[in-house]
This record gives sequence, C-alpha cells and structure tokens, in this order.
Amino acid sequence: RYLRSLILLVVSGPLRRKMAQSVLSTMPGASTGTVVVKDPLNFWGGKRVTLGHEKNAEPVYEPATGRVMCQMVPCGAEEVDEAIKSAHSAYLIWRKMAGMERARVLLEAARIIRERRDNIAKLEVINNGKSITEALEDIDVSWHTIEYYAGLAGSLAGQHVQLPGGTFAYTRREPLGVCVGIGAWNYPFQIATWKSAPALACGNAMVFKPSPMTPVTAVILAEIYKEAGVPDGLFCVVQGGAETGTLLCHHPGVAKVSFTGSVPTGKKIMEMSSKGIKQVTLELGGKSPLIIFKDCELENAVKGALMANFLTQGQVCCNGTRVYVQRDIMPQFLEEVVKRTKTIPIGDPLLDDTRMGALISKPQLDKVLGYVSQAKKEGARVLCGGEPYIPSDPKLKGGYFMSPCVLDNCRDDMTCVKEEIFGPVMSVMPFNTEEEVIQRANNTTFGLASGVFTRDISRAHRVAENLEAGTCFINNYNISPVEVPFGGYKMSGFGRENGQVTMEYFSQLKTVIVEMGDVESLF
Ligand SMILES: NC(=O)C1=CN([C@@H]2O[C@H](COP(=O)(O)OP(=O)(O)OC[C@H]3O[C@@H](n4cnc5c(N)ncnc54)[C@H](O)[C@@H]3O)[C@@H](O)[C@H]2O)C=CC1
Ligand SMILES: C[N+](C)(C)CCCC(=O)O
Repeated sequence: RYLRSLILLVVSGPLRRKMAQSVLSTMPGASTGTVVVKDPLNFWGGKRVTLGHEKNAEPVYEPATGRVMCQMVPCGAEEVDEAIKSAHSAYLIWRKMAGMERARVLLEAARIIRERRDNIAKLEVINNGKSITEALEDIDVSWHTIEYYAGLAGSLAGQHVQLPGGTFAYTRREPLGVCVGIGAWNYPFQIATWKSAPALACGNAMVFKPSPMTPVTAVILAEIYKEAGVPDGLFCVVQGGAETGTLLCHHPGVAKVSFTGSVPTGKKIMEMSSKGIKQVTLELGGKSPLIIFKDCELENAVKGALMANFLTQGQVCCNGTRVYVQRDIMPQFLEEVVKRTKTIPIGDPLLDDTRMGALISKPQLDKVLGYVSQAKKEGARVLCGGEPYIPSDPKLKGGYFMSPCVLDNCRDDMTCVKEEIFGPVMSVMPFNTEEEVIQRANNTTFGLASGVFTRDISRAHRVAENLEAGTCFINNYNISPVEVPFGGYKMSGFGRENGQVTMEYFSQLKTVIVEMGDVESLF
C-alpha cells in the first residue's frame, strides 16, 4: 500500500503502459536496469509533495548500469519553509505526548520496516549500487535503531536537587524543536533512521535532506512513520543539494543540524549553524588505522581487514584504510589478504552471490582510480585490483565498477595514506613496535575509528586507550550495534549517534528552582 504507484517497472515496448504497477507487487521481481521512479520524492504535511516546477532538476543514476532512474528536483526557499512549518506544527503535538506513547508509534514504524525490508533493500541497492546482502543488513540496522530508541523514549527524566531550607530544584529533559538531518549517499535509509529515531524519541520533529544522489528511500521512511501514527509533518523530506542544505541550516525555525558527510561540508554546516547558535552533530570522514600485531589470530585479522576496507565498495566513513602490519607477519598477511580480495565477486548488486557492487557515481569512480594512479606514482605497489571492472552481463557495461585494491610499499607521507579515498583501496604498511605504531596511527587530522588485532589482552586495551579515535574495535572491525555510541574525535566531528548518549544530543536540560521560604531581597 505504502508505495502504490511509486515505481513503474519499465518494460520495453508496448507493454510499458499496461505494466505500470505498484512497487509492492513489482519490487519482488525487480531487476537491475528496470526501475524508474516517477512519484514525488518530497514529503511534508503527511504526504508526498509535487513541486510546481522542475527547476534545476538533476538526473539520478543507477550505479550498476549508469542509467537514469529518476529526476531529483531540489526544494527552494519556499518549499523548505513549508516543510519546516509543517514539522513545527507536528512538533507541538508530539512533544506533549507521553514518552511511552511515542514509543508505541516508533515500535510500529520499526515493525513495518521489518515487514518490508526486502523491498526497501532492493530500492536502496538500485539507487546506491551496494550488494543486496549489505543493503538487507542496513535495513535491519535501521529498524533496530528505531526499536532501540522506542525503548528509550519513556526514559527521559531529570534530577531532583535538594537545597537549604527545604528549597529544591529539579531538571527536565525537553526536546529541542525542529531538527534538520542532512545525509550522505553511502547509507541512505540507515542514516535517515540513525538521525530521526533518537530525534523523534526525544519529542522533536525532523526535516531530512538526503544526498541528491540517493533521494528515493528517505521518503519511504516518511510514509512508514506516517502509517505508524506520527502527527502529519513530524518527519519531512526535502530533496536537494548544497543550496537546499544551506537554506535548512540558515532557517530560523531550526534548532539543530545533524550532518553526515565530508569534512569540508561539515565545516560549512558548523559555520552556518553558528549564525543562529544552532546545535550541531557532525559525523565526518576518516582515515582510520587498523593495527595488526604478530600475535593476532591471522585468519581473523585478514577477515577484519577486508571488513574494514571493502563494505559498500569502500565508501564508508569509519573504514580502516591504513592497515599497519607488524613486520614479522607481513608476508603471510599480504598473501592471505590478496588471495581473498581477488575472489570477491563483483557484479550485479541485486544478486545474492555478489559481494561488491558499483561505486556511487562516475566522478567518484574516477576519483578513486585517480588515487590508485597517484599511489603508483608515489611508489606504492598494486598487489591486486585498482582497475575499472566491466562485468560480463551486457546491461552492466555502463556501471561504475572497479576491482578492490590492495596497495603495498606504502609510506605514511603518501597521498593514499593521508587522504580519505572513499573507495575499495587498502593501504598496507609495516611497523616494528607498539610505541611506534601508535604514534604513526595518531598522526592524522582524522579520528573516527581504529582497530587492533592481538591476542594479548593488556596490549589490546592499552592500544585502545592510546588511539585518538571515537571508536576502537578490538579483534573485529566495522560492527556497529545501535546500543553503542558512534562518532568522531578531531576533524572527524563531534556529537554522537546511537547509544543512550544520543538522547542528550537531541534534548536540552531545563532547571526549575522552587523557593520554599521567603525572598531575601537585597533591595
Ligand atoms: N565520511 C562520510 O561519511 C562521507 C564522506 N564523503 C566524502 O565526501 C566526498 C564528496 O561526497 P559528497 O556527497 O559531495 O559529500 P558532501 O559532504 O558534500 O555531502 C553530504 C551531504 O551534505 C549536503 N551538502 C553539501 N554541501 C552542503 C552545504 N553547503 N550546505 C548544506 N548541505 C550541504 C549534500 O547535499 C549531502 O546531502 C566523497 O568523495 C567522500 O570522500 C561523502 C559522504 C559521506
Ligand atoms: C554501518 N557501518 C558501521 C559500516 C558504517 C556506518 C557509518 C557510515 O555512515 O558510513
């Protein structure tokens, strides 16, 4: 029901018009290269909104084929204002509801997502290019997130403080108001839930702007929230790029901006938000170190290195792309990691056996390949991959595929080791001692994540303590259960997503002081 008429499965020739069906019936059979999205992708006031114009429309590509799958029409000042007003009117109702009542609505939303996970995941794959196996996991993480914050919605509480003479004070945790979420293209649906679930649980409303490259799934989340029973306008979606984002950050009706994306854009978001003293959460990029000691369980370390580098075609902010391997085990590590990397099945992301799909766009693919050539120029050795990949299936010829790459002979001063590549490229470097590797691992302006593989438990915790990063994985990498906080140190940002603490980032504290005696006036 929720998507009736969203998507026309385009079938060639005369059948075309007759075959137009609802997405619910077409998605199960949807295949790469067939889906065209026609319906409006903006959502406020409890429904999808058709803009009265097509100004500055941008094509949205299916990464696996290079085909245009829909048009993204950006919202201008008027539309942004309408969405924020719509969110504000919903906020006035939602904030007054008991936390337990909000929880019930959120649980229903989580249930609906779980029920429709296959279809949402397929649409995510078609728009993003990642493998269906990963997308299904992303959608599962999404409903976990909503369930988790539903559980916390009833827990908002303050403190009672005793003061002399029977006087006392209490604190209340109150929502902030209308919050803005601005998302990246690597986890489109999941980012929308990471931001909206805690925001809504605390009693806020949210206006969400997805990346212009991945506009199609956020509006499905909006429909699901609506179906679950949120007041009309509580979760709005406005489409657009930098300009629309700027309008959101400057709007006086906005209390907070939660952003996921690159460092340069993060700086702009912070600057713009400062004009209105808006709170910000910034989830930015990284160039995270993964340290592998010779006493590790090698098979797990190799698997960890692959998980740290190749999820979502390497387009993950917390990836461990600087892999430091203790010199004694370097040959074995490289042999094993290269062997496994070469066998990663690349191809049609909707097929169950595929483990690596297409990068998000042609420019992104070119940028990543450019990093590989630069690395070669600077003296790195390509042990495998790093080349454009053309799958045998003819419909994938125009897709943005590349073979996953392992670089050896890397030094800390190389571009590939210093900059966030955001593609499937692992740089491997040897190290000798713990002290040395910690110093090298921390020698970066980023600080999102880090990892260590060792069987020495004291070493593991000592290294975790000394790494300057918001997360340290011990003997694994890139698992991110919703129960634990996620966020950066240094230029990787501040504020946290997930975990209990995020309730604090979406609420504010009010102090109420109650005088029980007479007023002692100085005047
Ligand atoms: N660390 C991470 O999670 C991510 C890092 N990146 C990095 O950034 C590079 C560029 O990718 P983009 O998608 O262009 O990232 P971006 O950081 O420019 O975009 C992220 C979001 O911010 C919005 N935005 C852009 N400029 C804005 C502005 N001036 N005001 C308000 N909102 C604005 C975009 O429309 C998008 O929704 C990638 O190649 C990658 O290296 C990109 C996405 C996620
Ligand atoms: C799910 N996980 C941990 C692999 C990545 C989530 C962070 C991001 O948005 O890049």
